[in-house]
Amino acid sequence: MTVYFYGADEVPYGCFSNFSDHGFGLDCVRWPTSEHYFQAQKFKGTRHADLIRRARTPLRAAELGRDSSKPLRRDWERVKDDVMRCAVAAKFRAHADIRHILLSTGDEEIVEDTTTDHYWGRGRTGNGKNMLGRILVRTRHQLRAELADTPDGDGCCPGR
Ligand SMILES: Nc1c(N[C@@H]2O[C@H](COP(=O)(O)O)[C@@H](O)[C@H]2O)[nH]c(=O)[nH]c1=O
Repeated sequence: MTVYFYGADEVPYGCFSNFSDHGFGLDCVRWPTSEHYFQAQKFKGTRHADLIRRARTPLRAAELGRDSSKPLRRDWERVKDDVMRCAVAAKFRAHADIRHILLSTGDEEIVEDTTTDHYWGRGRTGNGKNMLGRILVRTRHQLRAELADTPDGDGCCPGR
């Protein structure tokens, strides 16, 4: 059965949300959530990125990341999927409990159940791209390969 998630506090799959309270280290610094990492990468290397990293909540990080008065890095559209892959992989590598939840979904499809996001989620029509769900599926595959110690995980984060 397809696994749906959205709210970060939902049990058990809220941990699939980028707003879930699971920090990790990446690029030599600590990130409170994958949302903080994702939003900050839009402005990588700037003071605004640092402000996002230090935002008190993931919602605040998202608000700062969507501030249209700040210029996005020029390659954002090209790299944003890879940035999300890195964030999600780092989060699930850092926390055994949620890694277990992700692996426990077997081979099921995973869908971010939001009507407002047609790119990262299923969107209003239900036919959205569901990129976050697809990245979670790919991460699950990668983590399984790593646990089996096979050279199938892609490990690197191009475009960062
Ligand atoms: N879960 C969740 C959101 N969704 C998240 O927003 C991110 C995409 O940001 P952007 O590319 O800037 O639109 C991505 O992590 C997606 O999962 N947005 C919210 O305002 N509230 C929320 O509870």
